[in-house]
Amino acid sequence: MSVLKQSLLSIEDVNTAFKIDGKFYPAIKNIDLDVNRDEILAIVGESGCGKSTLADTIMGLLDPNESRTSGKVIFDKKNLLDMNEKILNTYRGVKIGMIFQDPLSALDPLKRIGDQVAESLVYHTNDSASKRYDRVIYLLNKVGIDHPKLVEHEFPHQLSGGMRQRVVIAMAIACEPDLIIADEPTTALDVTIQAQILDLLKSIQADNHCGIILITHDLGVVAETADRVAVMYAGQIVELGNVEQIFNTPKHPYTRSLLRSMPQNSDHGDDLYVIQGSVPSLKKMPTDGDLFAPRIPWVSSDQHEKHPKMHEIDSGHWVRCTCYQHFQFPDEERGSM
Ligand SMILES: Nc1ncnc2c1ncn2[C@@H]1O[C@H](COP(=O)(O)OP(=O)(O)OP(=O)(O)O)[C@@H](O)[C@H]1O
Repeated sequence: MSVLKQSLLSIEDVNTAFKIDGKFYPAIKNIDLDVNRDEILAIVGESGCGKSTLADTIMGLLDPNESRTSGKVIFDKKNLLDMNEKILNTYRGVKIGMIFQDPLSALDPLKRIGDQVAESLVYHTNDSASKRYDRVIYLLNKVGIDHPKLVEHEFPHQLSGGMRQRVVIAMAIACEPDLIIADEPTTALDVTIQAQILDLLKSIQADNHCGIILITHDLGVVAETADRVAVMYAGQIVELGNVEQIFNTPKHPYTRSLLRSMPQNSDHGDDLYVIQGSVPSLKKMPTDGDLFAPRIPWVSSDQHEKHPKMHEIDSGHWVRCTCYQHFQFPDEERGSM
């Protein structure tokens, strides 16, 4: 059965630049992206590609003295980028929940867990104290915390990292947001706990029919969790598609390089593929052309578009630059793959 996806959030031509030594340098460029209800959209790319900048731009978390943003982020038919702090606060933590990488920094070490989970309910609902308490216990239960009545009385340092992240998730979903932005939610956790937290996010998404933006540098996490994937490189989206398109028929050389450098994809005994070079710093970022070209120097410059655009090559599958049409890894050319 095909389900018509309903757009929750539309990011339209969004650019953000940071002030460094008195000058502004673009960190994300011309981002166009829709996030739908009932989906997990992963944003993936190496460190420094602009994933967190995009999340922070959506949520209005950047210091306006140190950054400059243009474009539109439409949510509930309103542009979040036009809102002042006061109005934005009626969205943050209410209609849009946030989960960050480090649960310790998201939690107040001096406040009991129950009070922290109840905080957004105090601000954003008229619930009585006893109703709030019931809701806190329900939420802790929902995120898989055993003995919630004991845990709500504890402090963050008394919990394991995995439990703390569950608490942060309980806080994020307290007001039943339509959208959750999770920035590297499992990076600080060990592998077994990572899988449990990803399962939890998936079940929350399915139960609450919300949309989730999942930011990660880990393609394994994407494969496990996402419905759609936006691959970011040097502040741009270079490929967008559903999880099958990205994993089964990846096109952009950057996506293919990321996939090839996954440990799971290295042949037994082979060295792991390493992408040459690194993501340029903002000050050293080229202003035009295919920004990934310097890291695939064997591809001649005439194979790249001068001003690379996104091309829809299959329904919902977009790729930047036409260089993908000719791209091969050097060992593929030799026919040894
Ligand atoms: N406040 C800031 N001032 C100046 N430059 C910044 C600021 N925040 C981020 N940057 C730069 O913007 C670029 C994108 O950074 P961002 O943190 O968004 O990338 P990321 O893909 O989320 O990486 P990571 O996974 O390491 O968080 C980087 O070059 C980074 O150094």
